[in-house]
Amino acid sequence: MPLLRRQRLSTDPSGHGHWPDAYGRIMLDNVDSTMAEAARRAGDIDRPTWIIAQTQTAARGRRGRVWQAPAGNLNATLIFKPDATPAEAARRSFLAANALFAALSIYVPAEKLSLKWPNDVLLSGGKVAGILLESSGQGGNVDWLSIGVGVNLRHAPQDLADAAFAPVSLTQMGGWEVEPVDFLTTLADAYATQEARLAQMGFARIRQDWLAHAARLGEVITARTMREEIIGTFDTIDDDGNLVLTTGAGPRVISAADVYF
Ligand SMILES: O=C(O)CCCC[C@@H]1SC[C@@H]2NC(=O)N[C@@H]21
Repeated sequence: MPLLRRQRLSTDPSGHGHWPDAYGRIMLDNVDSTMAEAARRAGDIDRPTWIIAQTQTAARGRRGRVWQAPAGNLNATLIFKPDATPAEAARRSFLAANALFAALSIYVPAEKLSLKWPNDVLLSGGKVAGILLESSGQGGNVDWLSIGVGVNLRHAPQDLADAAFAPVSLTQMGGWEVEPVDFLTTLADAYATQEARLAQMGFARIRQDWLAHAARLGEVITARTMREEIIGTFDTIDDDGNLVLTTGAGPRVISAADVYF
C-alpha cells in the first residue's frame, strides 16, 4: 500500500505533474531531492508549500553530505517567500528545530528529545532529524527560502558520513510507528505556530524556546569549523543564532561548525 495518498489535480501551471493540494502540499513518490524540486518550482510558488516525497535518490545534508532518505522516513521541504534578509532567513532553522521538537513530542516522550546546535534533533542522544536551509536572491531580501527536513521515522540509516551521533529512528527506539504524511501534518502546524510567534514576539522568543531544549547547555563541548577545533563551555546562542562558547582564551562566537560532545 502506498505510504502517501497521491494527489492528481488537473491544474498544474508548472507542468511538473503535482500541484499543491488544499493544504499547500505537493506529494511525490520519488524525486532526486525535495530541495532540488523546491528550487525548480520556486517561480511557481505563490504561498508556503510543503513538498514531500516517499523516497529521494540524491538527498543532500548539511555541508555537502549525503542524506539517506528511505521510504517510511519523512523527506520534506517547505518553500516560501519570506520578507527577510539573508540573516533573517537563516534564523528560520531555529524555528524549524523548535517545530520539530514540538511535533516529535506528540509521538515520543519530550524528555528523550533535545536540540543540538545548529539544527539537529536528538532522540536519546542519537540523531533523529536534520534540517537544511537553502535560499536564493540578490540584494536586500531573499527571493525564496527552502527548509528541508529529514526525520528518521522508521529507518535509521547507518552509512552516514557524519556518524558522530548515531542515527536513530522512532521505530527502532520505542516501536513508535508514524506515517510520514501524518507527521507532516503535525509538523506543518507546528512550523506555522513558530512563524506566528516570530511575527508577534520576535526572534528573542524563538531563541528562548530553542535554548530551553538545547543539548549540553552550560557544559563543555567541541565545535569543529573548517579551520579549527574550539573547546569551550556552551554559554548560549546570540541574536543571530551563533554559538557562543567560553574558552580558556575568552569568549568565542561561532557561525558555522559541527558540534561534538
Ligand atoms: O545534514 C543534515 O542534518 C540535514 C539533512 C536534511 C535532509 C532533508 S530530507 C528532505 C530534504 N531534501 C534533501 O535533499 N535534504 C533535506
